[in-house]
Amino acid sequence: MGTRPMGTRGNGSAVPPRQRVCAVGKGLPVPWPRRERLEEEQLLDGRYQLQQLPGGRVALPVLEEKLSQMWLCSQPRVPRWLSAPRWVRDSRVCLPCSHPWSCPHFTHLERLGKGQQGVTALFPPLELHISHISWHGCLAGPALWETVASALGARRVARRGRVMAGGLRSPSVTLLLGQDGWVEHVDNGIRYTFDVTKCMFSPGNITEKLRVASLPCSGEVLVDLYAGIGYFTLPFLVHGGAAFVHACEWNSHALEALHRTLLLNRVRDRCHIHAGDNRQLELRDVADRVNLGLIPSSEEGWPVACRVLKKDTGGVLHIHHNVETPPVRAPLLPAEGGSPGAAGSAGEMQHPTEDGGKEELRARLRPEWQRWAEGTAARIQTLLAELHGRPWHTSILHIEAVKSYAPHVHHLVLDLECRPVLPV
Ligand SMILES: C[S@@+](CC[C@H](N)C(=O)[O-])C[C@H]1O[C@@H](n2cnc3c(N)ncnc32)[C@H](O)[C@@H]1O
Repeated sequence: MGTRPMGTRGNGSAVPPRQRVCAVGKGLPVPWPRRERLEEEQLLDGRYQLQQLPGGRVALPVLEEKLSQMWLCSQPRVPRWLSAPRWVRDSRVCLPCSHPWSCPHFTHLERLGKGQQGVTALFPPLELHISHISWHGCLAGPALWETVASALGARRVARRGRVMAGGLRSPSVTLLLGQDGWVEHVDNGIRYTFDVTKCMFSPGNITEKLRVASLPCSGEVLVDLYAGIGYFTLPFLVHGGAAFVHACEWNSHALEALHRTLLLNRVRDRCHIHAGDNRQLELRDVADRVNLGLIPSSEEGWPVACRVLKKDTGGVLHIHHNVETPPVRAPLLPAEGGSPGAAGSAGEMQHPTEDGGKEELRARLRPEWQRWAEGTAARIQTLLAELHGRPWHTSILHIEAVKSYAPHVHHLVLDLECRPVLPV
């Protein structure tokens, strides 16, 4: 092979259009499937020659009738980069992009955790391409996923879609190999268990989970209005030392995961799960702290949060919200203290400590965030005053930037202290 002019058969005639191109890779020798292996197993179609393709790639012709044998890929035939993944931070794997077989569609996959069936590999939403092999559909099926799983040391394989729009925040994950999607994920010493095909997990919220875990809520009663699988309920109970949490959730799959996660971490006895729409919650006058972890907005939960706060002493609300922030053109506010006057009547701004780079700090001081926080503080103050028929005071304790979404949308958390104004 390789000596005849490109695009011709051995007898010099043109390559027929139905030629099966089996393996395509950059440069020679082709690492996978190895040309020698294809020859050894007589899979190559000797009537055609190897072809150079645009981008320095090479195509190997295989016999159409032998294509099904490609199902039998055993470990040695799996590309080297696939069998030796490099796990990097946040339990994500980055396959070496410089490798000739790297594929932009297959640069990241998640190792989600161990379930009863071992490690689960979760692929990104994009279609999986292995080394640009042109499969013609012949490899799609259990054999492919078994090969991928064995190369990655996983027992199950799933493909992740986008979180579906709607209040349930359902993921669209398809299990490609394995019996069920239940996994266990350990994060900051907390064991979360959930079904990846039914519940979403937000690794992007890790900074907020860590912050919540360090909040001084020892002995407090908390209400988590959007508990999900317990992303915040668990840190409050396990690390924050909360005395009791009322966790609200309406998604039956998340409820099951939350129940199991509480049991796993031995804190089930300190949590009451309220199944259903939190806007119908009967609970009143119990909370020292309320978590409103819903984006893009938790505004529908504000009246509920006001009702559950202790009416005589008040407490703190953690209000999540996505705020649109135009791109920064010029330096905005001084790094220290921001604009003290901007806090307004609803409360005083206390800027977060600098734990990121300069860029991040600048981003943390956006006036739009301050305006949103002030508007929210004023609104909650009014809601509380109307509810209890007497004045309340709200003050902005902190604004946390959790993460940003392109273009220019930031997920913020406002820590808002709410206290009844005591008669003098
Ligand atoms: C974004 S998830 C929460 C996840 C977690 N707080 C976080 O930020 O990682 C929001 C959860 O709130 C639940 N939810 C939304 N609206 C609700 C409502 N009105 N009553 C009860 N649960 C609700 C959804 O089912 C979902 O599990």
